[in-house]
Amino acid sequence: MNHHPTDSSEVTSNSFREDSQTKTQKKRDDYLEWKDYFMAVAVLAAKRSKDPNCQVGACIVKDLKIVGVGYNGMPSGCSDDEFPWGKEVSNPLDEKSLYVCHAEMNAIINKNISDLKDCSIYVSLFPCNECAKLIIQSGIREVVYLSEKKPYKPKYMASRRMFLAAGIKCRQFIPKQDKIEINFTTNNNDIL
Ligand SMILES: Nc1nc(=O)n([C@H]2C[C@H](O)[C@@H](COP(=O)(O)O)O2)cc1CO
Ligand SMILES: [Zn+2]
Repeated sequence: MNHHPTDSSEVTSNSFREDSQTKTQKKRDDYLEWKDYFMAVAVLAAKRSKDPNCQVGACIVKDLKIVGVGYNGMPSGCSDDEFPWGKEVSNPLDEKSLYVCHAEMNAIINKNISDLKDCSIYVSLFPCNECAKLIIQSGIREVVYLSEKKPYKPKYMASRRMFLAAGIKCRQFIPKQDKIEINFTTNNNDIL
């Protein structure tokens, strides 16, 4: 068969060869870095929350491994269709705050190792004073948060005061990437 040098099949196979060589020589440099990954897991977990006003996620990490994840929700057995999601409602028994388990609490309870000594917790929202107590008592040594609401509120000031006294490192997270896209319909080019 008379192959012309610009034959499209030849061009394709050459470029494929070059492509695969390049891939074996150099690693990707646009990969998700660890800290963005851990915070992204917290943000993804928050998407499971049924709270109509505020969805929070938490991800606990030890030696670069995820050891617990949680989001804010009703306790097990307390149906999130029956328990109230209201705030400042006329019946005080219908306040969600009486019932909701915070993301941090759920991540701590869901831990898959025996103790959380020296772990970090990545949270999408700065912890309240009740979660700060749990964090401190569980042995977690570092809190990394994405955002905070009303830092002047006594519950958040109390958290900071306890973290400081207990020697817990606490810092706001600045992601390397502002946005991470998950597209379930995209094909993985490497399969081709
Ligand atoms: N760090 C946090 N972890 C959490 O899981 N939460 C939860 C408790 C509620 O379900 C919701 C706050 O609702 P709202 O009071 O902003 O309508 O977020 C809240 C905070 C902030 O204190
Ligand atoms: Zn809390």
